Amino acid sequence: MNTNRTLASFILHKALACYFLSAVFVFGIMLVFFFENQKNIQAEQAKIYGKFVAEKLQDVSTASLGDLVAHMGTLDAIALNDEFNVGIATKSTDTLWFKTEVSSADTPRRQWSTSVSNVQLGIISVTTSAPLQPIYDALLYKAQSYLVLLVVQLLFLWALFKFLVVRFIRRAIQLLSRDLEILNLKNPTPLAGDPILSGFSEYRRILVDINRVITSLVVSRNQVERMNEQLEEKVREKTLSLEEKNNTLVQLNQHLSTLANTDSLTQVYNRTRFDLLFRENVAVSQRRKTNLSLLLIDLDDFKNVNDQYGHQVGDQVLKHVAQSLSETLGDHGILARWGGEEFAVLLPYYDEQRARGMGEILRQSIDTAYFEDQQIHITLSVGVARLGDDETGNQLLNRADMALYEAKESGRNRVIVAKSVEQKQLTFEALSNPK
Ligand SMILES: Nc1nc2c(ncn2[C@@H]2O[C@H](COP(=O)(O)OP(=O)(O)OP(=O)(O)O)[C@@H](O)[C@H]2O)c(=O)[nH]1
Repeated sequence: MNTNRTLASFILHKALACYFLSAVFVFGIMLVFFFENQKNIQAEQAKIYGKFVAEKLQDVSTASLGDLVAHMGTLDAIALNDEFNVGIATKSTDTLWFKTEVSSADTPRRQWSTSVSNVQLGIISVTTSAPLQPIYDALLYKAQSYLVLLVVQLLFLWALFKFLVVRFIRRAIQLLSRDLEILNLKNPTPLAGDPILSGFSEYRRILVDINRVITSLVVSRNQVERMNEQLEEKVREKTLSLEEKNNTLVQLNQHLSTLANTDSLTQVYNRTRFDLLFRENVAVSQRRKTNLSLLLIDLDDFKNVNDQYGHQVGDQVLKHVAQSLSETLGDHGILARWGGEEFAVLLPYYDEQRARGMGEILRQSIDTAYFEDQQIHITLSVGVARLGDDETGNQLLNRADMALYEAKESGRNRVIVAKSVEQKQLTFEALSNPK
């Protein structure tokens, strides 16, 4: 189907074709009537003419055909009127035809004649017939003129139709399509339609249908919006509940992580966490060639506290000592419970000198404090060691432990710095090579 074809031009062509066919049909019928009418008229005239000829021949006394023929020649009226075929016969002769198209011996060619009339007067019989050719000629002329008229009519109708109807239909469709184009799909409102076109039922019906679609569109959109809002509300609720669950999970996770990394009694890092931090710090220090010192702290004669005040009081003392150490240390180092009544402090970027200073500060902070209603006095022994070049974490721990041992051995409540790896080396060499 040709997509450029418009509805208006389609209607125009169909209408003209219908008009053409119906006009041809009506004209055909008219021609038939005309033909029949002409034939009747001619037959009537032929009959009258036959009578006229017969009356003229009535006076002729002779009965021979030859005489009649001779007499016929004298009849001007017959000779002049060549519209009809005239045949004369007596009882004893054949019909003699007075027309060039009909031979004297022939009977009239009925198929080409309208009708044959016979007039019998005495022994003479006059036969007349009218040829159809003039009617056919008139018919042809009529058909040709009518055809020309029809073509002119069609052209005129085409122009008129195009000007009035096609323009009108096109306008109606253009108005509808313009209304639909400017239709706000987000907030569609029913089309008002063209006031003139609204007088036509088809236009009104289309308008009603379109407006029904628009109304259902609005209803559907409202439903979708409502569903969206409900969905969003549900998603919001779900998100909130998920967020709440997530927060709970995060808190639980934090709690678990705290539990996993914190000593339950003293609330400082436990041994597991310290081991990890210790390994990390040793690795960083070795890689960056930076200082790292370790303090091992042991509460002096703690057994006496337990023995004297009971294990529970011992626990409280341990707790308070840890809190006090943590506050004093601040963010200068990492404090952990090493085990039992022992603590470890990791001091990144601290050399022996500064580490000893920090050990001393911590020792004094406990030495000057009294716990459990000012009754219990506690002292600390501290072993200090700095990570030497190419020294492992275990070696550092051993040296710090040895320093702590030395602090205990030499009277407790003191800070002892372990010999550096280099010093130990020198000592070892001196012992191996005595002078
Ligand atoms: N209350 C309590 N006591 C603990 C805890 N862990 C270890 N202890 C006690 O700490 C004491 C350690 O005793 P020792 O190893 O003899 O050392 P000390 O008495 O501190 O003596 P020195 O370390 O030589 O100065 C023991 O009595 C342990 O029961 C604990 O978590 N709570």
